[in-house]
Amino acid sequence: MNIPLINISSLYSDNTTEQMEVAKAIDTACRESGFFYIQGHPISQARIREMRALSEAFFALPEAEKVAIDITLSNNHRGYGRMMAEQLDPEHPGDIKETFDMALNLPTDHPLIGPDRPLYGPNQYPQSLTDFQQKMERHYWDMLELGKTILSALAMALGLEKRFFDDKFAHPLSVLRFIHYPEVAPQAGKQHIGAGAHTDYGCITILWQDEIGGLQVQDTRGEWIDAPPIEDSFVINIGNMMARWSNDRYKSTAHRVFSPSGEERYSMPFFVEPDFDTDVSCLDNCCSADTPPKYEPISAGDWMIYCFNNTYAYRDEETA
Ligand SMILES: O=C(O)CCC(=O)C(=O)O
Ligand SMILES: [Fe+2]
Repeated sequence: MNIPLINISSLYSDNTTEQMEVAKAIDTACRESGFFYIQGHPISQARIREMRALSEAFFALPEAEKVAIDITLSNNHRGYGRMMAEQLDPEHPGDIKETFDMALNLPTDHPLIGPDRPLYGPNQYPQSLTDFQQKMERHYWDMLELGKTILSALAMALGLEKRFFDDKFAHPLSVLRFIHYPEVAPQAGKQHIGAGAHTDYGCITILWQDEIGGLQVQDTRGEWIDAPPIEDSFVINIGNMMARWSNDRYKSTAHRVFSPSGEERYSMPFFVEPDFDTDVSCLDNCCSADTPPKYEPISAGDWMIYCFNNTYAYRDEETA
């Protein structure tokens, strides 16, 4: 399986022929492996260095400060996720990683917040890091713009209006996440699973990973293929919502983080997820009488809640 590297700079030009070429390359990658790398994006290396330093500073905080903003204290699934809090692969114990999640920061009295839309609400931020909120939120909006640009290429490839997905991001559920995989001494015969095998839940994921490596993608024969870090690039992959929208034209491919060396590693995914009430049902040009929709319509928010409930013990009513 090939994970292509695609230069997306033409998506920022006015040349529609060149835009279409990029859209076709992305379309092929999404149909074949569901994974590709991008270069030629507008996120600077200086910004990435800044965000990496912020992530390292966050995870280096005293445990007490991190657990003061534990995700289990949030009504809307934001904040610090302790080691083993998430279990992405039900066949394996909890993931050996700690996380920090932030998203659209709505005040508690915002009209969108309520029992029907439990993923909206305020973020939880650490108190002692100067400019943390401002840096996170600036990066959040820049990553969202990048996500919408990639979605515009998918829209073109699917024969939709170029900006088809844009109006689905007025109050996005998109999440910016820091991940820290601590150093783990390799043990003979034991698999060190940083992130268990899973598919992502949203439209697409835009992943920055540091130089250590360990991300693996499952090919159609079930073999695990390395997706090594490539300087100044992001790894993009299709999530479940886009697979549902496209009736599996685009593949939401299983992946995991498996680090044989057990070295410490940092990564930073941005999960591109639309507004809570977005209807995710098969797109007209992805189904026909011969190929009927494979999935029931569902709202983006209900789908996310279903996914989180399956992977976080604190959300699971039976075990909580
Ligand atoms: O850390 C990584 O490289 C991948 C993480 C991942 O797949 C996820 O958070 O969904
Ligand atoms: Fe993932």
